[in-house]
Parts: sequence; structure tokens; C-alpha cells
Amino acid sequence: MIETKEIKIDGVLQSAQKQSIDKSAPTFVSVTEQIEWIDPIDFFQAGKAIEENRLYWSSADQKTQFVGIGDALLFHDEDASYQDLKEKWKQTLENSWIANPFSQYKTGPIAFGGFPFDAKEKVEELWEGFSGSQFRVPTFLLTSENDKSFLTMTVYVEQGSNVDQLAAELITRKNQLLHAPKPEYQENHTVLKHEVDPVEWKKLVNKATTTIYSKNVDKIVLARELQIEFDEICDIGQVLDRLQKTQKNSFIFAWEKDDVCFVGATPERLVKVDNQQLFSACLAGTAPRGKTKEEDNDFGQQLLHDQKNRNEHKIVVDMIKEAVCSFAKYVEIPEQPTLYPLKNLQHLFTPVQAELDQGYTLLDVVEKLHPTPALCGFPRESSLDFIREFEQLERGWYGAPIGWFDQYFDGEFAVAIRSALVSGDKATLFAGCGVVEDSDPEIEYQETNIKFTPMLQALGG
Ligand SMILES: C=C(O[C@@H]1C=C(C(=O)O)C=C[C@H]1O)C(=O)O
Ligand SMILES: [Mg+2]
Repeated sequence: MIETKEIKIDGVLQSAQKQSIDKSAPTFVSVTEQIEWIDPIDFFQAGKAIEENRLYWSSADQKTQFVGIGDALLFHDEDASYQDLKEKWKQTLENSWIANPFSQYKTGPIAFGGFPFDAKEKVEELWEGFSGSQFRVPTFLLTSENDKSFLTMTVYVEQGSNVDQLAAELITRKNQLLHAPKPEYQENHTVLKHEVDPVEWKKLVNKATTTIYSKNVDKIVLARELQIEFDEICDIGQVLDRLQKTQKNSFIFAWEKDDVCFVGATPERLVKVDNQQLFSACLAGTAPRGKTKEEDNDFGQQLLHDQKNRNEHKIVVDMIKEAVCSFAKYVEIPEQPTLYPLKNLQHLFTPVQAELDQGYTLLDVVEKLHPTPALCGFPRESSLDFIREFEQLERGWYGAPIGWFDQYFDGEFAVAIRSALVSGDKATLFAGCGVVEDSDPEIEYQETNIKFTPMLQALGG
């Protein structure tokens, strides 16, 4: 038993209301308390009962999990401007009341969300609710870190708010979430699987290699789509549970809006900033895992020495290095890549570390890095032109930054690959690969097949 000291929420709301009267503006209130340990995915499932938008995030080392329920605040920007988001967050915090004795943990007001791969892409039916960039501060945020659980509640208090009623509502919903009966996890079953135009896609790979050969383009990343159907409405909690158990070394995320959820397990960190320490990663170049230890080792060694994959990888390292150098005096990048093992495949990996210069934040770095050549190609403009003109699918948030930041702009973004957009009893999965001069369409096709596997299995396929 931990001693859980309950915060007097009504007292906090009253003080916040006084502040909003003094400043003639609504106050953004955030209150954090430590609670008895609770399983993050159970908490996520409990959120379904109160019918609010949910979100989930697990760090790749699985030491930190976040679960958010409800929208205390939503920043929705059709233009997906990084600088506007930064300004809006600063403004929000200017008139805030933050009660948090646990700020050494990842608690307090935290915004979670994503950007589109290409802000200029026209949003069609598939990504309808996910236009532009969207960031949400949940009403209830569970932080689970090193076996400790914290709950941060966030609301707006205005001059005319009925704070007693607000406090009572928060407490009722909090109790519903914390004392829900152990949820049942429903098995998802895939009944239909449809690959979108594999033949056309392979032709597109050919077109890309021809373009690379004849023009000043080095790499173009091409994605494809797999559609599935379930026998019932897909249970996202079940998907997260499976991903959490099977996809080590991956960020596990879910961002739900109304009844649509973008969910995935990506190995690719875009950037993390913690107290001006910056961590990024270059991940490109792929091989399958072997069935035996020996075979696995062989595949890994071949990958490490394969010119085509090394070329794909180097393009990413060069760009990220240059981008990070513009924000930091000192950048540490090893000369040679190592292997990054995942359940179904392995990648070439080069970590990047730096000290971020004062005055820059996580969001500045995300803006500069995205889209890296790992998801777009190189040079950026020409590869993006090719994708815009010829790629048949709507990328939406696939391949784009997804993550979180706190009140100090510390936080982390991953690249949303190995992901699916789930809507009721249907889901669309995405996978892409880096096409370079000597790419073979059939081999690239096989590579994307293995990239679908983790999500397909987690979805019950
Ligand atoms: C584009 C994806 O993955 C990217 C492409 C890779 C490659 O082509 O070798 C490897 C990792 C990622 O940078 C994806 O998984 O959808
Ligand atoms: Mg590749």
C-alpha cells in the first residue's frame, strides 16, 4: 500500500477561479496526485465506459506509459504549424494553475498528438477526423513509471464556472475510471484482408528507380496499404495489450478520435528532448529475422555489409546529422550503424545525441527533421514531389511525428510507422520502404510485407 494523499480538488479549483477573475481569463488547471498502481491498459479500457477519446503511449524501453482520457484542451491546426502550436502552448501555460508535487515524474500538463505526413495533402474520407495537426491535453492522464502510478486531472476554470459542480463531476469520473471492474479483453478476429494494388505498387517502385537514375534524386520512400475487416468492432485495448507484449524496442501508441483510432508500434524515434539533452535516431535498411540463431546472425551480418541498405541508411544519417547540427554545438554520432532487432525484422540503426542550444525546443527540432529521408527520401523536395504526384494512398498521420511534450517542452516524438487506422470493424495498415537506385520491386514488396506483420498479428490477423 502506498500512502495516497488525495488532493482537495475543490480547493484548487476555487483558487484557480480567483486567478481567472483577477486576470479576466480562463485558468488552465492541472492537478497531480499519486495513486495506487493500476494497469495502464486496464485504465485505457475503463475509458471506454465513460465514452471519451482515449490515447496511449509507451516509451520504447517500456519504462513509461501514458494513458489519456477525455479532452481538456485540443489544439487543432489545419496548417499543422509547429510554431503556432509552440505559441499556443506557451499562452495556455501563462494563465495556469498547476498543483504537482511529483514533477520529477512525467506528470502535470502534457499534450499528446500528431502531425500529418504532408500538411499539403488533401484530407479525404479515410483520415477525415485527423486533418492537420491535433494535440490534446487529456482530462485524466495516467502516468505509469517504474511501477508508480500518477493521475493528472486537467480542466479549465472560468470566472462564471460552478466549481463545486465541476469538482464533483471530476471526482465521479475519476472514481469510475479507477474503480472500474477488471475489463474483459475481446479477441479480435480478422475476416478479410485486401492488399491494395500490389501490381501497380511494384510498377511505382520501377518508376521511382527510373526517376532516381535519371534525375537528381537519391532515395524515394514509397508506402502501400493493406485493408482488413473484423468480425466485430475492433477492441483497441486488446491490440495495445498484444503490441505491448510482443513489440519490444518499440514505441506503442494509440490516439483515438470519436470512434477512429490511429494505433501502432514504431521502432523509430524522431527526437526526444530531456532537459536540453537531445536524442535522435537514424533507422533505415531492413532484413528479416532468422528462424535459428545462426540464420538470424547471418541475416544481420549481411544487412550490415549490404551496399544497397547501407546507402539507404547513410542518406538518413547525413540529413539528421546536418539538421541536428543546426541546433547544437556538439553532436555525437557513431561512424558505423549497428543492428536494431525487432520481433519480425531488423534494421540498421545509428543513434544521435546532442545538447540542444538554449532557445530551441523539441518542436523546433521536430519541424526541422520531419520528414526525414527515412520516410520521404532525399532530397526532400524532389522525393516529396514524386510521392505527391504518384503515390496512390492517403498517408494522413502515417510516417509523421507522433508524441508528447510537457510544460517545459521536454518530451518525445516517434515516427508513426508500423501503424493502422482502425475504424469500427475495419482497419487500414500502412508500410513503406526506401527505394534507391538499385531497388528491386519484388524485394521491396517483400520488405513491406514483413513490416505489416507486427500490426497484422496484433490486430488478430
Ligand atoms: C517506411 C517504413 O519504414 C522505414 C523504411 C525502412 C527501410 O526501407 O529499410 C526502414 C525503417 C523505416 O525508416 C515503414 O515501416 O512503413
Ligand atoms: Mg529498405
